[in-house]
Amino acid sequence: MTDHRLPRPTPSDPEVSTVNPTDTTSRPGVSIAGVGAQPTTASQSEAADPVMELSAVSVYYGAYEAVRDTTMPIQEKQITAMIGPSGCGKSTILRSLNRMNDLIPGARVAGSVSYHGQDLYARDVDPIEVRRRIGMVFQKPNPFPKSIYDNVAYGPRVTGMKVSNMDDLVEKALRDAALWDEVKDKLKTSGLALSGGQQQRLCIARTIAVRPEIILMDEPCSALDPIATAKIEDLMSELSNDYTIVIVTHNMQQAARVSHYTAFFTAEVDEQQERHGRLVEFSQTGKLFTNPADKRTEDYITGRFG
Ligand SMILES: Nc1ncnc2c1ncn2[C@@H]1O[C@H](COP(=O)(O)OP(=O)(O)OP(=O)(O)O)[C@@H](O)[C@H]1O
Repeated sequence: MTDHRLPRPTPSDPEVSTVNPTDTTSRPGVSIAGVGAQPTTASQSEAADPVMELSAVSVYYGAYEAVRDTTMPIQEKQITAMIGPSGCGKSTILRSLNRMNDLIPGARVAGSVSYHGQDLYARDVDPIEVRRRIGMVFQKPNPFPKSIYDNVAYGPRVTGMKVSNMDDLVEKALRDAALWDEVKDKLKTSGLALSGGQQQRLCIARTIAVRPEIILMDEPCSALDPIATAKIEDLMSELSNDYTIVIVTHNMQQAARVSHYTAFFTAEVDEQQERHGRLVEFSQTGKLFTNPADKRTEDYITGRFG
């Protein structure tokens, strides 16, 4: 069985002081030996276990509480969509899943985010290793100004992954991202010379290349045309055989088409007229779209607000 635990420094490591599993303060830059958690081969039926769990997660930017009290699971090898009106905190919650918020000055995560039962924000967890296990694809395709080959090889090289044959790794990542056939004869061409949809699939290949277990996608199709969008949606479904995917989307049809679970967020206004994102409802996608439990969800999916 694959060991999914994020490696911890050993007690004999001189850099290690005491380990307090309940401490949720972040300590960027603590180095841990990288042991890759490979996608397992468990069948979809075995896969209905949460690989991550958010429990009472609130995210602050300085004193401002952007999202309040979010509790939800992320099911293994399933696609979870986050939907809701602008500013309700979808991207903020997404970033809390791989500690990308650590990179925003003043951002703070309260509550608990666990990965295979381990606190992602514990002092001894290296955020760099977290982001390798839990990769991210952004709204705007952002290939490096490098060749297609080097875009994919970049992650394995900088993370010091042991790779017996880099050509094979690059080919596999490009195949898995459904891009190989389109680029196999021009691997030395700049990634920036590709179309927007191809660039986004290159970014997915770059993410896959470091063998993550979870892929976070923040509106990955919003800059793409309908044909390129359909290709990415097909790719997501294909990837969910091997990876857990969490996607933020403004497009309800997209959430309904591709996801297994959906989380609907909204923004509430408090007495001080301040807006705070709130998770309203989390359930299987079919249920949320056909038989929502909350009136606010129903109003949103039927277009009555948002
Ligand atoms: N870096 C930041 N600094 C301060 N406030 C921020 C920052 N990022 C987001 N916010 C605020 O947090 C709240 C939630 O923003 P977030 O981007 O997570 O919402 P969203 O639902 O993803 O929105 P959208 O659908 O428009 O992308 C908003 O009020 C936003 O202004």
